[in-house]
Amino acid sequence: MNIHSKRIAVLGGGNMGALLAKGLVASGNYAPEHITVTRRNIRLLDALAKDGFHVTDNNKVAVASSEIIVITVLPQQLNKMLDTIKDDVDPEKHLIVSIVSGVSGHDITSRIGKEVQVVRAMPNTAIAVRESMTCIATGNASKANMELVKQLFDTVGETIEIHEELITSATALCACGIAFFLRSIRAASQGGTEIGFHAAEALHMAAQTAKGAASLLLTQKTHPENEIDKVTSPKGCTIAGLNEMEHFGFSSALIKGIIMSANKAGGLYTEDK
Ligand SMILES: NC(=O)C1=CN([C@@H]2O[C@H](COP(=O)(O)OP(=O)(O)OC[C@H]3O[C@@H](n4cnc5c(N)ncnc54)[C@H](O)[C@@H]3O)[C@@H](O)[C@H]2O)C=CC1
Ligand SMILES: O=C(O)[C@@H]1CCC=N1
Repeated sequence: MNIHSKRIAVLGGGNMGALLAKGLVASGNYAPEHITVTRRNIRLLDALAKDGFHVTDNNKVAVASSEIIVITVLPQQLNKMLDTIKDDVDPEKHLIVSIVSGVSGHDITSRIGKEVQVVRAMPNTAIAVRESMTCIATGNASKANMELVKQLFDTVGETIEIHEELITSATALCACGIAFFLRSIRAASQGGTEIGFHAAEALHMAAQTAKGAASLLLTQKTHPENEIDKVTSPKGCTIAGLNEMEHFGFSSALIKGIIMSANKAGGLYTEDK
C-alpha cells in the first residue's frame, strides 16, 4: 500500500504539527486536502486553511476521516487528547504515529484501551526544509506499516529505524540537536562580529561554514577528526582556536547537554501524569 494515497490527521497543529503538514505538501507527494490538522484554537490554523488543508478543533472528526493519525501534542496534553478520540480509534483502520517525546507506544495503547499499531517518530524542525533526521521505532507495528511511516518521513528528510528504547536518545541527539547546532552557529557568528563582520554577514558566513562541515562528513563519510586534521596547520591558528575552546569545555559542554536532554526527555510524560 502506498502511503501517499492515505488520509492523514495531524492532531495538535503547533510548531511540529504545522511544519510536518507543510513539509509533506512541499515534498509534492501529498495534497493538502488529504491532510486534516487540528488545534484547540483553529483561528491559529487560518494560514493552513488558506493553503487548502482541512482544519478543525474536533479531533474525533479528524480521526474519523483519516487512516494515519499523527499525534503532535505536548506530552502533558496527551492523555486529555487521547481520551477524546479513544472511542473513534479503530485498530483495523488506523495507524498511529506519535512524535510525542517520552511517551511509549504502550503508554498510548494503554490509554486508548485498544491494541492499535503505534509507530514512534522523532523528527526535527528541519522538516520545514525537508532536511529532518527522523528516527522511527515501534513495539507493535507491522513491517509494512513501518515501511509506510518511513515513506512518509523520507519525504521530509532522512529516516532511520531504531529500537524503541533508543528513541529518547534520538530525541536528545536529533530533535534537541537542531537547537544545539543552531546555538553553536549563533556563537560563531558573535565571534565573527567581534572580529570585524556585520552581524548578518557573520551569521550567513557561519551558517554556510557549518553546512560545509556537515556536508563533508555526509558526502565523504569521513570522521570529523580526519577533516579537522586537514584544517589544523602546524603551529597554526586553527589548532590554537580549537585548543582554547576545549580548555573552556566545548566538547564536554555538548556531551553533558545531550545527556541532560536525554534524561529530561525520558521523564517528560511521567513527570506530568
Ligand atoms: N519542537 C520540536 O522540535 C520537536 C517536538 N517534538 C514533540 O512534538 C510535540 C509537539 O511539540 P511542539 O510542536 O514543539 O509543541 P506545540 O506546543 O507548538 O504544539 C502542540 C500543539 O498541540 C495543540 N493541542 C494541545 N492539545 C490539543 C488537543 N486536545 N487537540 C488539538 N490540539 C491540541 C496545542 O494547542 C499546540 O498548538 C511534543 O510532544 C514534542 O515533544 C518532537 C520532535 C521535535
Ligand atoms: O524541547 C522539547 O521538549 C521538544 C522535544 C524535542 C525537541 N523539542
